[in-house]
Amino acid sequence: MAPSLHDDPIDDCISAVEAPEPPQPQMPPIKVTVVGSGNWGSVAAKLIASNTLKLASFHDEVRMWVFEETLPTGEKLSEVINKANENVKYLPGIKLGKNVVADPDLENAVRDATMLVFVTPHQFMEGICKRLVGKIRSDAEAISLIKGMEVKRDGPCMISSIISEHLGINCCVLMGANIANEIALEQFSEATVGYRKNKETADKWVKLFHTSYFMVSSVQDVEGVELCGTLKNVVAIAAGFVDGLEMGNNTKAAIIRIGLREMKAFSKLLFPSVKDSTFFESCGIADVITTCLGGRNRRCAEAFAKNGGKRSFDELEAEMLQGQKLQGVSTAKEVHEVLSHRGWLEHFPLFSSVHEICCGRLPPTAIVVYNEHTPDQSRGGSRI
Ligand SMILES: NC(=O)c1ccc[n+]([C@@H]2O[C@H](COP(=O)([O-])OP(=O)(O)OC[C@H]3O[C@@H](n4cnc5c(N)ncnc54)[C@H](O)[C@@H]3O)[C@@H](O)[C@H]2O)c1
Ligand SMILES: O=P(O)(O)OC[C@H](O)CO
Repeated sequence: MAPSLHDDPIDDCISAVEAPEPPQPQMPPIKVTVVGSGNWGSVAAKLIASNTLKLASFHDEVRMWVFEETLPTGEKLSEVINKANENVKYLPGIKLGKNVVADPDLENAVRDATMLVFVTPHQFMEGICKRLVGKIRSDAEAISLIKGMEVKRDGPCMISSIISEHLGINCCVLMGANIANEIALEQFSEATVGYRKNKETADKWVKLFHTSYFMVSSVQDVEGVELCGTLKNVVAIAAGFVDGLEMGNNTKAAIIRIGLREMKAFSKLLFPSVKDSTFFESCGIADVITTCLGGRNRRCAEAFAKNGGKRSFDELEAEMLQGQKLQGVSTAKEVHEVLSHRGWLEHFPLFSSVHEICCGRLPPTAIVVYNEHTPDQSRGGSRI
């Protein structure tokens, strides 16, 4: 049993219970499908599959939809996953559990599921949702593990809302300090489920994900949790620039602090219901820290700054991530669109300069601007 690191008595989180559940003979076992099979998608399937074997209320088998591709060997990725019980491209060296079944047919993968776990890079979700209209069970529930958002003509749209609106189902979110490769090795970490109204549904998701090394709690704040997961990727890009420029730990800590402050301000401006306490959950401060230390966004941004911005993020992503996808660069663009449309740019200098640097309008050094006379410095102005 992992130590309880979650000891705040006044917030509305719950700690998941690991005790075996009582038998529930009347109900047919719940079928779970994971929509996505990248780096985190594969780890999510592994976590879930270890629990469905133990919990009587769930069907053992976990379907995992695979965006099919042909490997250099000429074999289909989904076939190799089913043969080797391993996602050789996106999570090599890790057994997923024999009850994980890779399925390249999206419709078939979701047909019988009443719990749908969405975990693809965010730019693909709207297309996937459109394909799923009318193809899922009407009593299905969803959860999004996707860190990102879309910007529409009417304003920003969170991925959980895209899922809910297209499919007409409730959608919770799960975010946290969760570098997939570390969880794949069963190193202890925490995560936060965000739910809207129904705590019973949140409890079901907690039960599905929680293991001795993956400690899940829940908060009634979907937007807060999802915006934390989304916006921290922009802060990670800033931290990568600082690393690429070899500016040191104090500067990186300043970026983390300023970034967290802009995350909170942006979230509350968009959704006044967002709770301060959410920023102290795993989805908040903990995710900002881990992503600024060890994430893919940080790594690619470091390389970008080291090259003086001369190699594009697309080029670096393709070379360094081998098919995995960055979310921070497009999120910075989406956030910038919201800020400029609403006239908020000057209040979010870190977010806006990340975008300007990513698209080459500013040099990487612009991530810190020294200004002795910044009037609101004592209140935490975002320029250093
Ligand atoms: N990897 C992590 O450590 C991690 C941790 C927590 C959250 N997340 C978040 O989870 C989400 C998914 O990340 P990931 O790491 O599983 O993916 P990934 O970065 O490994 O992306 C690769 C996946 O995208 C798929 N893909 C490529 N083109 C596609 C298309 N046209 N349509 C549909 N799918 C396509 C690939 O088949 C592969 O499954 C992201 O929002 C990410 O921010 C990732
Ligand atoms: O590798 P990144 O930068 O996509 O971040 C991974 C996770 O979101 C960290 O929680």
